[in-house]
Amino acid sequence: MTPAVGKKATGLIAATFTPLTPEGEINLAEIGPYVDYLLEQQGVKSIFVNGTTGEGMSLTVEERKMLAAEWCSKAKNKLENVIVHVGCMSLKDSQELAQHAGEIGADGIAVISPSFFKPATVGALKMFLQEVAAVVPAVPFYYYHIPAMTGVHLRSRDVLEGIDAEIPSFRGLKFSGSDLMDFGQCVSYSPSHWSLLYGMDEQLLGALAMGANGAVGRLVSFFSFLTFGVMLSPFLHQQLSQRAFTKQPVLNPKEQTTVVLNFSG
Ligand SMILES: CC(=O)N[C@@H]([C@@H](O)[C@H](O)[C@H](O)CO)[C@@H](O)CC(=O)C(=O)O
Repeated sequence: MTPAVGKKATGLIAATFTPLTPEGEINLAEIGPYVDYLLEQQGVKSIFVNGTTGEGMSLTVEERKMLAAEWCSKAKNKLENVIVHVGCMSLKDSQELAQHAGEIGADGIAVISPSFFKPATVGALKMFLQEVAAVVPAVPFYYYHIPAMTGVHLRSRDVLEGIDAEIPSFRGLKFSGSDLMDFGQCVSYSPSHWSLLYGMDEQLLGALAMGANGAVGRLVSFFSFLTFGVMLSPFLHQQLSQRAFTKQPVLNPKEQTTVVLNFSG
């Protein structure tokens, strides 16, 4: 069973922090108020948990499960999308977290590339992603590209090539890289039911112009209405000239680019 097409993650998505007690333990009591704060004071309806901002990679598998369960429970009937990051160095840990995310009703899972033993090829990376996704085929799956943290600089456009056949639950990309040419080529390649989410707040405007469907970021928790909302609104509500957007893809075929042709600048 593959996930239903339709519940597309768009707009503002807060990459949540992980509340801790002064002793360094997970502080689950803060999560309910955090959800209400995002909804009521920031107008945020979707969250991305246990990612970079949430320091998921520094938490134990058990801590990540506790957090994911609490976020899902407190967000139920309030938020539209809870995407749980389940990437780990260990495939088995990622699969365990993916399984758990499915059990607690997460709206999606996201996975980064392993980063100590790095995949040398797109094929190797996709094999890892595929094995995690296969555990929960009914849960929407997102690839999380964050090369500055993983050190894995494989182009996302290459990762997307044919991925819907390999991962039928594939529903999009969380792109936290600075290469807007790669991002634009991903947008051009993607079917309309995928979400192209951009994660570097510093160049969000560029990504929106390239066709991003939403912003996932740490700063979404603080600046939603007055900053992110104002930026996203004209793009997502089609208040800009749509004609311009039909033209950039014409210039995007990856076979034509200087990167592929090996021109140096
Ligand atoms: C490395 C990092 O933390 N990047 C942030 C950005 O929102 C980042 O904080 C922002 O661009 C300011 O530098 C997000 O991409 C992270 C994110 O979405 C996550 O927590 O998974």
